Amino acid sequence: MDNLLSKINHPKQLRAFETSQLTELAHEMREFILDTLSVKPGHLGASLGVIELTIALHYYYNTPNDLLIWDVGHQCYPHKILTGRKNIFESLRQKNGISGFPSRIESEFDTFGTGHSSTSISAIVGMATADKINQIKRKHIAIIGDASITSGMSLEALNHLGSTDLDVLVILNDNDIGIDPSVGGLKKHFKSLNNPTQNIFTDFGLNFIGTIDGHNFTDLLNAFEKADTINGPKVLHIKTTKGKGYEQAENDQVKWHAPGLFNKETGEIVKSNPPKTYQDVFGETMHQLLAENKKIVAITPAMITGSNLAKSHHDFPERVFDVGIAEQHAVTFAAGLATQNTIPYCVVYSTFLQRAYDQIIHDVALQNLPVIFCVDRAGFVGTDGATHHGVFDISFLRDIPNMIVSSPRNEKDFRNLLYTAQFTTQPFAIRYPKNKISTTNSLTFEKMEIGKSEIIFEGNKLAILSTGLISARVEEIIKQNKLQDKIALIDFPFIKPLDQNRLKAIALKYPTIITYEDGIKTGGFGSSVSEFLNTLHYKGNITINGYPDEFVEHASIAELEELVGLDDHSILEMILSYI
Ligand SMILES: Cc1ncc(C[n+]2csc(CCOP(=O)(O)OP(=O)(O)O)c2C)c(N)n1
Ligand SMILES: CC(=O)[C@@H](O)[C@H](O)COP(=O)(O)O
Ligand SMILES: [Mg+2]
Repeated sequence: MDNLLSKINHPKQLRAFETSQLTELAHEMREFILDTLSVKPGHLGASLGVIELTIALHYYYNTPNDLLIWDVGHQCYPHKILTGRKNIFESLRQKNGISGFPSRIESEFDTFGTGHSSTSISAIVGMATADKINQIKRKHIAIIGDASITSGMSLEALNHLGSTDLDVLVILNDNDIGIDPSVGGLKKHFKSLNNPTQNIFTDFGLNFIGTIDGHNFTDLLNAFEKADTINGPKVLHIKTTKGKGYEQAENDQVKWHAPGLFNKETGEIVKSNPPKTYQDVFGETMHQLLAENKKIVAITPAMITGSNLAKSHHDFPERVFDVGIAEQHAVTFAAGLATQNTIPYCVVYSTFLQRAYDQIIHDVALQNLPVIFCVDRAGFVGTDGATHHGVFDISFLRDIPNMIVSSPRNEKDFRNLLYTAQFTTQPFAIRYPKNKISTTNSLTFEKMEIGKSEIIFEGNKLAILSTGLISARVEEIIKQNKLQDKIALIDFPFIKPLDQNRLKAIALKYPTIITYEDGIKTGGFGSSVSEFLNTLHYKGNITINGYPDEFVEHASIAELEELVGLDDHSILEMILSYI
């Protein structure tokens, strides 16, 4: 390969190029990303949209001495390619490969790990402040999208930044879309930034440059030069197109945010025939509940498509709200709704719910408000990796007074939990994974008894207690190996309240108890079982199985389960070792 891209293993080689060569380099980069992502799926649209910006940044600034932070980080592929990771780029998001997000352990060019949005401005303000204290002179740049900058954290950071004299450049990469179409009042304001006499950024006390074409090298390099002449913090507003340079991605930006496998030549996304997932059941059931009960509302912080709420949003626009990347607001908004005779279903990925922890405690649980939390992507999510795995929610939710915590093992229970939750008088969390669901073809709804476990098998040697999808898997393993006589399997759709009566009976009967959960095992379901057994002075063996007390990297969900001993084979081996 004798092209421009092949000559770059470090940005200093890029800096030796003529400016006139950058357009050709951008073209090669686009082809390279498309070639790779068509077979190694990842976040395509955002990365295609920042190719010119990334080249211009590394061309103009003296990275890694000058510090760049990519907000969310899903657009960092051109950055990785220019900073020494081109030759391992095809390992993107795979087991033992490079991460899909910036990662401090991966490269000195990745100055700050991201994955969750809207952290970049706070972090760059921190770095610039430290440099001031340490008397280090260099440039500090945060690149943030139009959806991410509207989040509370970004606005808090801009407010702080505006009161400083720090040499920070915030680049607002405005492509007028998040994963789904952008929402909210600022969207309109960003359009009027074209003619900036006074705007939100100058109101914050920041200098403003823009608006410029973020695909035009001359404009970008001139803007960086201009930024250098301005002392103190500044914002540069650039307009870009998500999916730039690949027609299909430009035309359907939602689908091409992260399209999966595709045929680069024809632009066709590879269609598989996937089994029914928890997300399918959630989308259908939520739609049915919204149709049946006019008091029900659904809220998502910027994940309409991912949460499978698009049809509900379309059909019930007055009761399905996309509030933007605003998890904290989503939860307290739901709390407000719950005080006034509506029934809010607050639909948030487990990993992003972490950001709203105080709101769950202070605004919902403390006032015992009946907010229903639909906690999607609970458990390993696979190739997004450590930033996105939903591993903590059992531990952090079951700690909270008044909170019901549930996790369905199959379609019937999932539908019934979603149905039952509308009658709750207290906060009610339903956690479910990014995974196929054990189908039951149940069409009717039945109210579930809160806190009741279900005996699946009544074998006599040992008892397995488990919750969520993993119960269905253990059920299959037991059936396939004809172990029903030896093993008792009890499913706990409710992690809290725990079925204590059942636990008392199990403690009396079984000398060995094993628990399974798809969450971190410290403080989770198994811990809660163990805490209760302790109060009974249980003298038998108890083994808790779940995720280890460490951050787990990216790989497929199946590979990760194997890594932590939760694949079918390891589960079977563990069971057999006890009988
Ligand atoms: C706290 C948090 N909430 C939600 C997400 C999911 N998410 C990832 S990218 C994205 C949209 C980002 O839009 P924008 O900032 O405009 O960047 P673009 O994709 O357009 O480049 C969302 C909602 C996230 N990563 N972090
Ligand atoms: C970058 C980001 O946070 C999202 O794009 C996330 O990767 C979505 O995950 P799903 O693909 O599971 O919806
Ligand atoms: Mg955007």
